[in-house]
Amino acid sequence: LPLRIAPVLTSAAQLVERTLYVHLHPGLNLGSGNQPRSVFIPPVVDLSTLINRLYSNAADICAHLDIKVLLTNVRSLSAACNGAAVPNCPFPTPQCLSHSPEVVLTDFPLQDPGQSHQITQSLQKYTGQCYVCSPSLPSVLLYPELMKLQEKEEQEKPENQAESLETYSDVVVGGTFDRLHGAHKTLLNISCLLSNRRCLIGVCDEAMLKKKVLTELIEPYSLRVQRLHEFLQDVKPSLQLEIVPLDDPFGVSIVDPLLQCIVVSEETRLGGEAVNRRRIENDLPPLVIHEIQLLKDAYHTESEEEKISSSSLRSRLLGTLLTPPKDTSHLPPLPYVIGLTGGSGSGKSSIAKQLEALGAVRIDCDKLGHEVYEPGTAAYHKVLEEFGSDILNEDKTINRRALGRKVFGNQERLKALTHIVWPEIALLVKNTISQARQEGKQVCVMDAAVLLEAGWTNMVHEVWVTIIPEEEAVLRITERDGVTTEDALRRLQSQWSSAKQVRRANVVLSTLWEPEVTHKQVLKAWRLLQDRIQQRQVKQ
Ligand SMILES: CC(=O)SCCNC(=O)CCNC(=O)[C@H](O)C(C)(C)COP(=O)(O)OP(=O)(O)OC[C@H]1O[C@@H](n2cnc3c(N)ncnc32)[C@H](O)[C@@H]1OP(=O)(O)O
Repeated sequence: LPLRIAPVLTSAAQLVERTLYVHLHPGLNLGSGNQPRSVFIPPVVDLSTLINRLYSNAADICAHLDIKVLLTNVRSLSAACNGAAVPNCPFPTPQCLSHSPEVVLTDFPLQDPGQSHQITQSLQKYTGQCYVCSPSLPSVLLYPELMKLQEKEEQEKPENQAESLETYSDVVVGGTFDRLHGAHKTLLNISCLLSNRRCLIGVCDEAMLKKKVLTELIEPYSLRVQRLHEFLQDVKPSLQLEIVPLDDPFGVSIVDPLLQCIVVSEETRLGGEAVNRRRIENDLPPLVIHEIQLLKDAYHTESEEEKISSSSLRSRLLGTLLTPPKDTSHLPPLPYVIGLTGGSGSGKSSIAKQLEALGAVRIDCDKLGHEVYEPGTAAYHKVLEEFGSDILNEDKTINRRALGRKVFGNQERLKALTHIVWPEIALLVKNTISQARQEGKQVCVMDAAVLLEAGWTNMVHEVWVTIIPEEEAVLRITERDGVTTEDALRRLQSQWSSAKQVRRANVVLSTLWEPEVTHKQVLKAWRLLQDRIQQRQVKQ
């Protein structure tokens, strides 16, 4: 089978759009004239190698497909003898999968073209016994040359093919499981393969995510659990599934006496060993540590890790459209206005400048904000009335630094200030956009630190947010503006958290890495934006 995985996946990917369920039945003979029935197959070492290769090949060949290797028909003999009455057939009633199959594909080699009708009929019937499918399920024979590969495989059969795999009644595995990918699926599939009764899955909750790269882009806990549940329920419905939040690296793995085995990757092996030390301290037997190989990521860039990792997947999301823009029919279609926001020190101004270099009109709201304090303006008088004359310089201009000290870190006072100045700044912004429209400009980028807090989203077509970790922001602010760490923190706490901003963002960018990395993100975001603007114009 290993030799056939790539061609099978390649031809399957031409027919399948979303989910490809893989049902394994070694030696299934569809051409004998007798209707085959599904039988239990034993968990052998070769099967775990196959699962690993399948997900790894899939990552290279058809990364867009949601692949699931189904294990309903895999069971060890010892498990079957565990006391409970086990049916002869793994599918006493057809299994209901989360997506009902619409077509069944087989790699069964056709020896005589005249057999084709009998084989497809037999396959449809077989599939209907195993899974709930539409009654007129079409079937497709994949890739006729597979036959030759099969012969080659017969010759190259590894020695340990039938070596049985040790299985356990209760197995534990843990992780963040963000944007469930091939490496997660391998880990989970093998955990299911190893468990006979219960599979306990610890899922990192908020406290465990703080230090992760681009933590703001990690899917919410409830969504990750929902995806895990759907995957595992399809893969092995007979298992008792327990999905629990992890607030520390151990969770219940160090106190659950029934657990026998922990599944780890090369990267988390040390974690498995730490679990065992804690179990011994707790007078519990250590767990068998089953380690799986990490998949290589064929598409990793120089700056990314070699293994398939959620953090690489998250960094690839930067610059792309994460959520579609809301209805903006109340705005003139052009210029297309991007509201660029992000915490203090997150590098939004440098991104705004790069977008300006690519052709956008840049509207610097901080700068417009400073204009409204000009002596003689309405805002000038109102601010003096509200904050007193001790914020004045000797020449009677407003000392913004002094004003900043009064408002940053004091929500009430900041609100009093923004109540005065935001309407004035908004007017200046609208004038600048109108002027850009008159000049026939296509895109404006409105660089506004507190766009979301001000509720200015109705002035823009899309919201773009720049993020960096708080410690990095504090470093940048203290270095750049010469303020103390406490002042920098106060300023950051006057703004929404990055996580909250990301929830409202259409596009997210990060200036955490080298300038070239940011530049690539900006170019990607700009190119995708041009496509969106063009598509809108075609529609209108
Ligand atoms: C909706 C908008 O985003 S409009 C643009 C932001 N301006 C406002 O909200 C008006 C109120 N703020 C101000 O008038 C001024 O910031 C002052 C007077 C308080 C301080 O002035 P200055 O000392 O010259 O500082 P400056 O205006 O450069 O702002 C300093 C930092 O605070 C941020 N900041 C500005 N206003 C706010 C605010 N209302 N809440 C939180 N942070 C703010 C700025 O974006 C800047 O951070 P960054 O450059 O790292 O992104």
